[in-house]
Amino acid sequence: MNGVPVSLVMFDLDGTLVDSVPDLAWAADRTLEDLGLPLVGEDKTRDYVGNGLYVLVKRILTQELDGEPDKALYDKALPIYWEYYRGNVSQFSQLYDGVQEALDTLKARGIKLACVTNKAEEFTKTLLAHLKIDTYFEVMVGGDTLEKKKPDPLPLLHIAKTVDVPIENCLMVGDSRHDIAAARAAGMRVAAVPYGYNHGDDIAESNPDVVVQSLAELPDLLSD
Ligand SMILES: O=C(O)COP(=O)(O)O
Ligand SMILES: [Mg+2]
Repeated sequence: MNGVPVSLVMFDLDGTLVDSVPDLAWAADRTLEDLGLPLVGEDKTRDYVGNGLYVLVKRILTQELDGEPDKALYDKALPIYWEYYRGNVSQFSQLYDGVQEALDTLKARGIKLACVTNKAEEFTKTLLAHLKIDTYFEVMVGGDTLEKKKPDPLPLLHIAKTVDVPIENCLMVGDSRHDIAAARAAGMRVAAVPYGYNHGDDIAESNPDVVVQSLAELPDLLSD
């Protein structure tokens, strides 16, 4: 990629490493059921993921991307959602094909790996541990770890500084326009996967440096 060697890869989590929507949608439907509201299901939830849990709860309550629910309803729903998801972060969630081999190959090559997600830190830690990939990452930054989350560049800049790798040697890998925007704002190269969650839009429209069909393609791309 562009000739400059990559020594740190930052991976987005939901929709890039892990298909987490079945659990997010399950928690959403249990919450809506408790509140006597219409269920949302996996297809709609898939389009709503990307801006962290607080925004997700607003979207599932209103079933709109820019929806703003009644404050009392939101305040009631948030802790209910939180508890359902806390107990069921990885009952259905799975690594996408190619993820395990990409992580193994990159790690064996001595490339440093990090995880940068808008998912709350508590759930991220549980999910990574349950899927047995937590030990691959030097650093993990969740949606509530710092003052700002993606599309702000802060989490990416924080990781590069913590691992002590210049921005030009970093690569962001994600599934959503928020990953691309964060990488661009950080001055970083970015690879995208087309199979994740991008509010229903084609990720190529956000102009990543490259789109890979599977993360299994990534190691070869970095050795070019
Ligand atoms: O939790 C979200 O909304 C999205 O999480 P991600 O940043 O790992 O895709
Ligand atoms: Mg994602």
